[in-house]
Amino acid sequence: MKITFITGNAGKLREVRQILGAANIEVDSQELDIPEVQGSTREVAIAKCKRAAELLGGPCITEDTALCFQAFNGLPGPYIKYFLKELGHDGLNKMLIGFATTAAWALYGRIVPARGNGQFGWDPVFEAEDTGKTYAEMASEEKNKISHRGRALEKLERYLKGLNSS
Ligand SMILES: O=c1nc[nH]c2c1ncn2[C@H]1C[C@H](O)[C@@H](COP(=O)(O)OP(=O)(O)OP(=O)(O)O)O1
Ligand SMILES: [Mg+2]
Repeated sequence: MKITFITGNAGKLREVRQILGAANIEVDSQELDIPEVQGSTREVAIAKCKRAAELLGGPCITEDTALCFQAFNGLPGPYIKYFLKELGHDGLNKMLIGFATTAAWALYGRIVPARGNGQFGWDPVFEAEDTGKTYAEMASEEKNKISHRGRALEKLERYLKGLNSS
């Protein structure tokens, strides 16, 4: 089975290939510039995928990653890319300092001072719940097993295999 992943992000592509490759799904990729609308994480993700399929003229997958701070009622969410770009790891940390108590534990992890060698986005500042490690301190297999991307692609995999067998 082969699918097309529309993304301009090399880190995402690498992980998606690793995860789906293990399930025998080959990932083709194309870099298309998709304008990202404003809205909830869900709205942004749906609009992005629709537009990508229109531009491509066929089925594809896209991924929109949100990083939500509990202290900010879910923001920056889908706008994390621009926050990270303008503020960097230190800036994200400083932004949260005034909210230290409420920001301490979110659902899947917490924001900590940067640790680890990873070069991918906010991996160094995201400490995954119950592991004591940031994503950047983990081997990719370890991250993929518990990450947002790993969990989402497991669902996609099940969906695609279901389509194929009926
Ligand atoms: O596992 C991850 N670990 C660390 N950082 C991550 C991860 N996944 C996405 N990220 C970063 C990339 C971008 O700064 C933002 C999401 O923005 P997002 O629009 O989804 O990604 P993008 O524009 O880089 O690629 P795309 O062409 O697929 O839209 O969070
Ligand atoms: Mg993007």
